[in-house]
Amino acid sequence: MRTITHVLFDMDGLLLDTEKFYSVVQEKILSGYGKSFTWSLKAKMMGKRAAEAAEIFVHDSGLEGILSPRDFLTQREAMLEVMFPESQLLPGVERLVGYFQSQGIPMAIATSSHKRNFDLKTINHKELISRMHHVVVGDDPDVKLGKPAPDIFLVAASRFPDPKPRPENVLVFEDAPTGVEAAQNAGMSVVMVPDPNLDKSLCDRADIVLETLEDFDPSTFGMPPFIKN
Ligand SMILES: O=P(O)(O)OC[C@@H](O)CO
Ligand SMILES: [Mg+2]
Repeated sequence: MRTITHVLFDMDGLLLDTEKFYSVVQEKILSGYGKSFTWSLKAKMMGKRAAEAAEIFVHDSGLEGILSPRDFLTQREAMLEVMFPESQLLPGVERLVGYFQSQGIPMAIATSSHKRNFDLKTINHKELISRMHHVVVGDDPDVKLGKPAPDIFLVAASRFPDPKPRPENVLVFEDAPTGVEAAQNAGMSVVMVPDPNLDKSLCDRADIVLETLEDFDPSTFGMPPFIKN
């Protein structure tokens, strides 16, 4: 069994309940063209950086030549920026972050979200962010390729203080197939907490798949149990 010495958290859909904002807004934009937003399209977009997600949205919705990826993002951001400050923590986040902190396991966030949106989403979650050693955002200059490339997780692992973790000693928590793939490409272990609407065939690569972070059992990775409070 691999010894876990460091933890990396994805953010949207894993720490914060923000994927629903993306869905509502993308549904609204598509309805303007008489089209509907599907979970199969959502599954391809989630976890990706904005520019890549926009290309997929326009292409798969058959809107090429009608709606440019840039105009899509302009419309999407305008609607999302008022929603993001309302972001709520997902169930189990506080307990899990508190547990890793009590175990002296350093944590960081690795999110495809750009810095501007990260700041909007976390404006009311300063305490959570303060428990992270660092945050790597999607527009970080050192992140050359977005998820499913391993870049963002490798960059996040490299920013911990010495002794830096080897990938096999890092545990990643993710909600998206793209993110799970990125973690595995980085050589890291990964726990997936998928949205229940996600096609189950897209949730079979992770080391562990949970319905909620509340179901995480530290002993799965050789760590002490949660203290019963
Ligand atoms: O899940 P993260 O990497 O935080 O980014 C999500 C964002 O790309 C929207 O799906
Ligand atoms: Mg996510």
